[in-house]
Amino acid sequence: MNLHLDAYKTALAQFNRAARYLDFSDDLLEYMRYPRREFTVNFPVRRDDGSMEMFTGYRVHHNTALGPSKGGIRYSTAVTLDEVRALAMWMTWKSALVNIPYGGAKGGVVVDPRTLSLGELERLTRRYASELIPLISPHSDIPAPDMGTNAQVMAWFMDTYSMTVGYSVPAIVTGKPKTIGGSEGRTEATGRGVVVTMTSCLHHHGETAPDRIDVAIQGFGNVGSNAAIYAHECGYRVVAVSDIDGGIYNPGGLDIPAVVAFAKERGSVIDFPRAENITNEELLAIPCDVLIPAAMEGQLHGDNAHKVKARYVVEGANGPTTPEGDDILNDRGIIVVPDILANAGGVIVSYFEWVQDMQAFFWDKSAVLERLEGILTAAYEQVQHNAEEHNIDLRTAAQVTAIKRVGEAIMTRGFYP
Ligand SMILES: NC(=O)C1=CN([C@@H]2O[C@H](COP(=O)(O)OP(=O)(O)OC[C@H]3O[C@@H](n4cnc5c(N)ncnc54)[C@H](OP(=O)(O)O)[C@@H]3O)[C@@H](O)[C@H]2O)C=CC1
Ligand SMILES: O=C(O)CCC(=O)C(=O)O
Repeated sequence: MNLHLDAYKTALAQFNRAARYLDFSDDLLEYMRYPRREFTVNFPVRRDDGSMEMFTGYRVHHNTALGPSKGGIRYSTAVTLDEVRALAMWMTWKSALVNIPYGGAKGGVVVDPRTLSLGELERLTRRYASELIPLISPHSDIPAPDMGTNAQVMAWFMDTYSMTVGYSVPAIVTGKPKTIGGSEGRTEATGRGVVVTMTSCLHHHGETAPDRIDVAIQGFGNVGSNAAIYAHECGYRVVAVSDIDGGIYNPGGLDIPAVVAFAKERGSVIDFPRAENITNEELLAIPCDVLIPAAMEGQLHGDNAHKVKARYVVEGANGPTTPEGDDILNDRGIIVVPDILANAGGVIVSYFEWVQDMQAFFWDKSAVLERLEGILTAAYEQVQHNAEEHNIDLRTAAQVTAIKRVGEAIMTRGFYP
């Protein structure tokens, strides 16, 4: 299975499912299936040993009817144009769903960042940023971190853009360090938002005692580790977590602050004391109440969705469930809280960061977190209401809501011929 070619197929299949519930013309629907712009760059980077290596990067704008395009930048050897297309399309729906004035974009470079020294990572980032200059600005396209990138990468990005235009432009990226215009709460926003939407969903089903809920999380990067930390703080029992090398399981609950410290020191959660080592495939099938896939696309599919024991799947990653996986989970009565809702906390706080940068007026952390929770809780309730009204699953309900907003904006602006 080619997960990355499949990511775009997954995005289109989800769109086609939602389209059945929309009263839009075939022409308008066809327009929304396509990315607006696709940009490919090939650029050289000097390695520490003096040699030169060529790298390929992408930036795709899916739709900009609601505002400037917004979306993260991924560094991974698995990056392809098709994957970036899918991720950009999901960004369009995500921002529309939570009512923030953005279109959708995504970028990526084909590289394993773990194979680069800090200096090489900086040179690669600065060169990629400068190659994107024709496409980005605080008014047209605003990058942010995604898999394999972080606040430091965003700082180099912001500095490269600022040096090019000749003055500081903090609003060119979000997810920056706070010392240069980053927002309170952005680092933990996505993981925290996953737990907020999980809680909304559990409460909707009358499950209000966190200590009776066992949670398993695939991926222990920005999203997975922050989801684990906040779930633990809220009193949920996190029984399993994993990274690329595999996972750990303790049915009595993991001491998450200790796992975070262990992973920081050792570079992996594997071999954490007081837990059993498991594989990523075993983690997806672990006995638990909530499964949070927070690593990458295509993890729950036609060959393993029947093994899931969780009663809820809350998607921290983008596109972790294929349409075949969705069908199996839906048939089995497993509730899936979709990515464009569950992981929208990141782009919501990115929006707050951009607003703060544009106004040069900064908010305290409690204001950020309160507004984040307010938006996510309202979005969950709206999606749940639409799902019940039309007797459809939460993913289709979320996509219908989002696509409707984008389609209406396209029609209202009148640039649809
Ligand atoms: N960062 C953000 O704000 C947002 C991210 N997302 C999505 O969340 C997901 C994770 O992103 P993020 O946390 O930022 O990325 P990170 O790079 O910070 O972390 C990714 C995590 O997934 C693990 N991983 C990578 N590949 C695999 C694999 N094949 N199987 C199991 N685990 C794997 C990594 O392991 P290791 O540490 O060993 O490399 C790491 O623990 C992505 O789908 C991203 O698009 C969605 C919304 C916002
Ligand atoms: O914070 C952002 O602007 C985008 C985050 C992102 O890439 C995502 O939600 O998938």
